[in-house]
Amino acid sequence: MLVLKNVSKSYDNSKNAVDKISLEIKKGEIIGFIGPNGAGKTTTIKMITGIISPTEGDIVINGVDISKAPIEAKKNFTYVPDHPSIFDAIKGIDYLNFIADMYEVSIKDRKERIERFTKVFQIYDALAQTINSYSHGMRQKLLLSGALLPNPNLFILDEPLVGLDPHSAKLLKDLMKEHCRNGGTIFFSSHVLEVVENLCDRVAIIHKGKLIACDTPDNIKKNKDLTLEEVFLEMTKDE
Ligand SMILES: Nc1ncnc2c1ncn2[C@@H]1O[C@H](COP(=O)(O)OP(=O)(O)OP(=O)(O)O)[C@@H](O)[C@H]1O
Repeated sequence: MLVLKNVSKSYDNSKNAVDKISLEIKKGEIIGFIGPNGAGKTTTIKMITGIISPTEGDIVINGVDISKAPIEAKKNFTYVPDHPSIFDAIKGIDYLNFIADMYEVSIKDRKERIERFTKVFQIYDALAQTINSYSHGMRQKLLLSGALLPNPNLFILDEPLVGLDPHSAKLLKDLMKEHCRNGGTIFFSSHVLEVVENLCDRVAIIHKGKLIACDTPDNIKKNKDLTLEEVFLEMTKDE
């Protein structure tokens, strides 16, 4: 579903913020992407989503190279960024209908899915209001509802749990599991290692721009009686 081949990004033409990352994610997998601050998570996600271009390497989404056929590739995924910045002079419902139009979601499906996700996230009653009246959490839930709405093949989230209350975080985790059970694929970054350990089929660890592990949580822990957090801290500590 998602293939990265030797992907690097340099912002200053001297050092690589992301350094020759290769990764293959299969349909139905949920992958957690973890790493210390500044490791290169957001840079990688921005390259996958086509917001920035790699300095070198290829990114292929559902068989489509995003640099060669960006629109075709982008039809396969939705993305929730780490900051819920959103054009906010429009109403919540107009934003969701815009997303549904972009992804060609039928009128019947969009009605059902908008109702379902916004009721789950308890923003349904606010949809007729303009987004600039929404709290930070409400904006994030609107973005999440919009990203789930097209039922994407690949769902990409950058730090999705930041700013969500525990109740909403649980709802999101349940929706993520459901999405993968139904054949969807998820790639998300997080600093909440307990969630990553419990939710993910595999965990990819990035450190100083390099991918230092990509395996099941048990294999990364080498089946020792340690938490993912303990192993992660050991693997990424600065000598
Ligand atoms: N627009 C930019 N211009 C120059 N350098 C950048 C830019 N964006 C990121 N960087 C640098 O690239 C490196 C990777 O940053 P990135 O934001 O991808 O890390 P991250 O793993 O997402 O970090 P965090 O956990 O803090 O969000 C860092 O050294 C950062 O300072």
